Amino acid sequence: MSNKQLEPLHIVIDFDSTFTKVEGLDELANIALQGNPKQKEIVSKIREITEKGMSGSYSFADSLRDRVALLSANRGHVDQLIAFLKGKISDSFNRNKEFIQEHAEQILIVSSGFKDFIVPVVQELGIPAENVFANTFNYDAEGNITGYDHDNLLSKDRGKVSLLQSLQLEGEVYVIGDGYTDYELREAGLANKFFAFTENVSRKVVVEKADHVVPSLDEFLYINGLSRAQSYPKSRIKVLLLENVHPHAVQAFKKEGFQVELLKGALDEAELIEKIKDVSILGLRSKTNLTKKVLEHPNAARLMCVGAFCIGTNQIDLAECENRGIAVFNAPYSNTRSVVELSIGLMVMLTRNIFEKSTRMHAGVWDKSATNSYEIRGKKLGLVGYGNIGTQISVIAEALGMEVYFYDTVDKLALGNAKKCSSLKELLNLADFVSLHVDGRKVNTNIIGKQEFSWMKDNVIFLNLSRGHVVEIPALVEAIKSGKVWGAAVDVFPYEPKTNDEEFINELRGLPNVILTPHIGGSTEEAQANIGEFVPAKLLQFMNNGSTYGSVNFPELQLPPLENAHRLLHIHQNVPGILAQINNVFAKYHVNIIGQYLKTTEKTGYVITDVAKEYSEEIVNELKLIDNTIKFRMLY
Ligand SMILES: NC(=O)c1ccc[n+]([C@@H]2O[C@H](COP(=O)([O-])OP(=O)(O)OC[C@H]3O[C@@H](n4cnc5c(N)ncnc54)[C@H](O)[C@@H]3O)[C@@H](O)[C@H]2O)c1
Ligand SMILES: O=C(O)[C@H](O)COP(=O)(O)O
Repeated sequence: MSNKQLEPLHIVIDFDSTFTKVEGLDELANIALQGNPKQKEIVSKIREITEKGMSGSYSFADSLRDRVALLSANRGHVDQLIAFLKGKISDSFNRNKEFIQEHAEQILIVSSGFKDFIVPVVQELGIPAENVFANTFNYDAEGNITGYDHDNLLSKDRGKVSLLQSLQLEGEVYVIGDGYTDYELREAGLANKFFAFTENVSRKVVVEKADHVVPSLDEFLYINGLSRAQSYPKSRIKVLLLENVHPHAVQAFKKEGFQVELLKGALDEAELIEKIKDVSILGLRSKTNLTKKVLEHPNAARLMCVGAFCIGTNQIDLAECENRGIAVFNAPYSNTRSVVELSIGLMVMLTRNIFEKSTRMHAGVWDKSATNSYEIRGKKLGLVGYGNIGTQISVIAEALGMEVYFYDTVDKLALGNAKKCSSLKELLNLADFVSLHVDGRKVNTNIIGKQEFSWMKDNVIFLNLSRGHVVEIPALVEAIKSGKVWGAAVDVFPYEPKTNDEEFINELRGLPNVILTPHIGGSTEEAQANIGEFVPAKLLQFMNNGSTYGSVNFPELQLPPLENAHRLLHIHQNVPGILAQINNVFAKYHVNIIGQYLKTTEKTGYVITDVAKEYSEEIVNELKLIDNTIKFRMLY
């Protein structure tokens, strides 16, 4: 794909907080003052002066003089700083190393920092020393920094302006920086455009003056049609995370440069329609319903993938997502263990009537008695649903001495000595404990109702940690009141409050020997941290590489990394002839195909083609125009 030529363009780039993520002088002080009891105080003083200088509220020359006076650094500290800064090059600069190396001659680093540490750092990305314009330290014979060269233009107020005037650059000049002194080049008429770089810091006074605000170098390259590492800047891609997903998830997306918004609670349909505008990646948990109405709303047009930060995906209209080329991922195992532990714990609590005993103790009642308290050992556990959770409970319950029976609609291998039942009725007839672990599909609505309770043994202990709609609540209430169910633990409800501020209203409230928990089966620090890593990894793989491995609604493809090629991803309705049409386009334009992958479901086809980087833009338009195309995107 052709890119705008850079020929008449000079790109002037600031160093501190732009080329690198940090301010060099602040970090030098940090290193030099290690072990000094006043380290914190002096470093924060230096940072304060840096900030004042950068935002234009303090004379730059004075700020430099004050900071260097506070430093107490030597050559050894500068060497340590260089090593540190090499690891602090801004992510988008590292990402676009190829561009920087290729155009190094046209890139000038203009900084009020010091060549002593800037040159070795920018050389990492191929920028030659002679393209670095910055101050230089003076050292004494022992290598201690004693000051700096006061004749250097860059040590003075409006130093960058004087320096650029002296360079007399020909052609267009674009300045990228985070500070007011960078903007001054534009103000002085020495630059055609000023790009406020906000990847590391964003200063209102600088941003307000900019021709463009660029949250990354990718954005600068994109705006100017230059070759870059990302086909579309991630800073333009919105991620909306709901229901207080773990901070790991937020970090994972931020680290990649996406725009991330995190909301604490769930959203109802109308709120989601509002918030989903321009969102490409959506993360939710069990309480936000992603319905057809939301998906077909124009606000959802940009949605590319959805992460269920939980096991269940019944809250998402998976079929409609597939129709629209939206891949959905979940975390099928990350909280399994947490649910298993809670289920076992609840069984023990219920057979010993602990909840009521504890409540009465808090009211001052001492009721020491063995009446109606039992061990779980030797009792029959009936598991409805023998999937990931059911099977783990089976193993642990056996280890505790229970006799395990299960019923599953799918033929499942019994673990240990567990016994398979051929009908739900058979299971319910024999179990002392009934625990539900079925999935939350609509077909499982009210699978436990009046009749099913009548099949259960008297004094049964009943647990539901699967999904609320699986049990008919009035039937459960009646079974508890009649004494059929002697104890119950319920973690999931047909309607659950959207946030912790909403009251929980349910007929189960106030019943004896009933433990109610607010859908926390999977809510442990461990599980949430696991999910916070697992689901973003899946979503990022899809976004960065096109892989759909682990998707719950999409043709599953695990793709090789993209190397020295462009990847064209075509999602279409699975009708005959699409692959042929795609390849006809490639043949027509003599495109060299490096790799091609295809996977279909009954409804959807997913074709990925890796091609050599040079091709005409018309190909993209033709691929998009093929009939039955659902979505098309490209990755570099
Ligand atoms: N309370 C929580 O916080 C929490 C946490 C995690 C999972 N869950 C829920 O727990 C449930 C089980 O999770 P999992 O990971 O074990 O799921 P899974 O898909 O691995 O297992 C579900 C099993 O139920 C079986 N099944 C489905 N319908 C059935 C029916 N009508 N009768 C008998 N068997 C049936 C399936 O064949 C499957 O083997 C899901 O509903 C999930 O959403 C709740
Ligand atoms: O499906 C799940 O994993 C559980 O129901 C947990 O859902 P949550 O993340 O909303 O707590």
